[in-house]
Amino acid sequence: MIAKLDNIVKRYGNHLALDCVDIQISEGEILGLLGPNGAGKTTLIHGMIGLISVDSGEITIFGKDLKKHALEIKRQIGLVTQEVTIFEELSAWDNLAFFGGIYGIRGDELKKNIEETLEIVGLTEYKNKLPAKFSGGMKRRLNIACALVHKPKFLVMDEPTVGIDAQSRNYILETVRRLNGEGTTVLYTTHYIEEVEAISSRVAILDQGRVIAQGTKKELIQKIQYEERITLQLVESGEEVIEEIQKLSGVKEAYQQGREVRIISEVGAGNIENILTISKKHGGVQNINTEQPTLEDVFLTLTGKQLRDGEVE
Ligand SMILES: Nc1ncnc2c1ncn2[C@@H]1O[C@H](COP(=O)(O)OP(=O)(O)OP(=O)(O)O)[C@@H](O)[C@H]1O
Repeated sequence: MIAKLDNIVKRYGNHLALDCVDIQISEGEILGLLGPNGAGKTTLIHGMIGLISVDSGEITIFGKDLKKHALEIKRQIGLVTQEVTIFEELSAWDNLAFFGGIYGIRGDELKKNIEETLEIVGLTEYKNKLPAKFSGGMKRRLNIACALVHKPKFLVMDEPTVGIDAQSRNYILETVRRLNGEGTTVLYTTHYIEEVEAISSRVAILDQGRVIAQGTKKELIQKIQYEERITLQLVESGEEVIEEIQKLSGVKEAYQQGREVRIISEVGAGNIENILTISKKHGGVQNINTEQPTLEDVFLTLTGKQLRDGEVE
């Protein structure tokens, strides 16, 4: 286990920013922490790595109590901050030398780490350039590099793609995947559902300071999947088929829409096979489709709100 948070509570005055949060992160995974603006993601991250104190609860990182082993733990963590925290007046190389130096890395080891890190984020050819001239995406990549130069085994990323173009975003996601493939455990916070879908091995959904669900994408979907939506295209007219389908146990609705028959059925009722059997009796099926819920549906079902680009509707 890389990180284990038990019952974490954090208040800012009267505002309950973290409300009894339990989170586990296993070695080798990418945990996607998904939540809208103000959900408490940054507070959770900063509490987890000891940048702010929490009011109560237990935080164990690398199997050790954070309070007792803070320095030793922090040495092995990389934090990619939400705000870009690079020095614009220092070259990319000097930025990395500065951050590597903070972790006590010197000499040949520092040089080797800087070279490898520049390569990982695709900035080798810009190593002597000042970030003031960089695009937003390049600054974000250098910001990530600063958190990687000491080779942390646990990388914590706080919304690392905010405000950048799609190409840079993809590059960053690809970099996270690659680092994870090489053994780095990652906590990736975002309010973009598609990012979580793209890279996470597990997802935790945070809303108003509470973890409302945690698991693999499949597990989260199973939590909300009480019904399945089936769409049929029949060879012949659908009236008799619909009448028979409506009589099947577990079918909630069956109706014609345009050239399609739409069916809503309870999960586990085994109705796909029954529907195919009925359709075959009446001329056969051209096409059958079942719709799977998405993480967006999970968020909507669990919070009653839609999450789009960080805005809650
Ligand atoms: N230092 C602070 N003092 C008072 N309130 C704070 C402080 N930091 C955060 N908050 C409040 O706590 C809540 C959680 O904030 P936090 O920044 O952790 O959320 P977030 O999910 O990271 O949001 P965002 O995506 O906007 O960064 C918000 O309501 C915020 O206004």
